[in-house]
Amino acid sequence: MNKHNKFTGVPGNPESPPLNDQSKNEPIFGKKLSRRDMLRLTGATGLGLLLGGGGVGGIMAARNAVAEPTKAAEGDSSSIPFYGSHQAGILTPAQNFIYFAAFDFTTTKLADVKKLMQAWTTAAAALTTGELIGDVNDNPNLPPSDTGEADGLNPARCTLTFGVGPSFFDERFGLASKRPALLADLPAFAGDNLDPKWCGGDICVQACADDLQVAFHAIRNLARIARGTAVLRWTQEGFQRTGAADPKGATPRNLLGFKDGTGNPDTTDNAEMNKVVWNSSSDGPSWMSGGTYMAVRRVRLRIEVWDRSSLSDQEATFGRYRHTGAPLGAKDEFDDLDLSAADASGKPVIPVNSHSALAHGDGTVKMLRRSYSFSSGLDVTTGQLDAGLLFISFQRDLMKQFVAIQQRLSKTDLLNEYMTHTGSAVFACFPGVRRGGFIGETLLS
Ligand SMILES: C=CC1=C(C)c2cc3[nH]c(cc4nc(cc5[nH]c(cc1n2)c(C)c5CCC(=O)O)C(CCC(=O)O)=C4C)c(C)c3C=C
Ligand SMILES: [Fe+2]
Repeated sequence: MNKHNKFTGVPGNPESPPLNDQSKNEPIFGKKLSRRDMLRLTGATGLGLLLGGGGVGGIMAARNAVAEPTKAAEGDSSSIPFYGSHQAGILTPAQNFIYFAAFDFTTTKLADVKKLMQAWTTAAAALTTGELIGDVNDNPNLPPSDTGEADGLNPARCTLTFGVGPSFFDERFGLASKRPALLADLPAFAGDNLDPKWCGGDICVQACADDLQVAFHAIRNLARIARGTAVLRWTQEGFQRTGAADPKGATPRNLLGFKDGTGNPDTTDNAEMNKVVWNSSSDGPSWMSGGTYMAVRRVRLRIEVWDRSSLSDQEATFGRYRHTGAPLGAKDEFDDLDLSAADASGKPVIPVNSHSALAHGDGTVKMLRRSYSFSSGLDVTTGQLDAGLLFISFQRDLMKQFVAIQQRLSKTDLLNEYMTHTGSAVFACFPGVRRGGFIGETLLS
């Protein structure tokens, strides 16, 4: 698309990199305002603020607030709206790729955090519409504001989803009283083998797109903008089959060869989403109303062991047929799981310790899963692939939903023989961003 978002801002953080032109207080910035620029500024912030407020401060405030994608970009079918009452990337049909990133703040000033969120908002609005970020991309004397690898690419349905972890509410920012009771580190589960290098984080960005380069570009540029305020703590990229390989968009298969996502609740059913995913004001702090809690588990799969087990053992492990994805004893992928069905000898058709049976339970506790496979090279200590599932789920209540199900699974799931949880994190994903507002506004202002 190769459009410049002239007013994308970066934090007014003195330690920020050169793309952070704002810190130099250059006129907007080194350029004369065009009539269109002027209209965009006044449209979003009011001419009074811009002219009456005067000075660079006023313009900078306006600059951060004008994260308006162009109309052309908004109409692009490969662009998912960034603004809305809920964040994108949660109910959005899963894109082909994920680049997940957890960051830690290096600042202890809440004002810096707020500035970063404002700058990330401006950048995210550009990144999800396929625009170059920043307005300094063609000055030969400066490093370009945008790193450039997505120049000319369409937005590829890029979504950026932001959430804060329990550690964000420690003593650093004076926000302890705002920590939702529902946001706490997960308890230890049987069989956990967590490595701190894939755990936790003050804030996460889930970048999903139909092109990995677009998702990578987003995280790279957000990390660059954050310099001096926050640093990357861990990342994980992941994939599903692409739309090109599967134009009909069937349920994707995980690395064990099984359809994964069949039992998800219907994301087009608003009542169901309000029940399963979205927080309401009665759930906790009002700043989380319209938000949701994310559980992330990096699960290594022992694919070499799996590949040596028989098809019937594999199907018993999941309680579903590999080819069709149907529950054992049923025909179609979306047939109900009948956990009471028994064979002639009285044995349950779907083993009680199968993954589906345990995860389903009595069917009253649900979650929205949005997981991706990963393959991260070789484990040199064993010569086996470090591959698995970046499990991601969204739910209204981590304890009642994720923890309740994972506690059941961790004890007796037949799948445990083939997997190890190696990373873990939870995040409170903010409600959606309003036009003219910023990510996390309900918490930070
Ligand atoms: C705590 C929650 C869950 C973890 C962790 C988890 C890991 C995990 N799952 C698969 C593969 C499949 N899971 C399936 C169903 C399923 N899994 C969970 C929860 C967790 N899974 C739920 C709630 C459900 C749905 C149950 C239901 O009500 O039907 C399936 C079957 C097909 C489907 O419904 O998606 C597969 C396959 C892996 C490989 C994995 C860890 C690596
Ligand atoms: Fe599962």
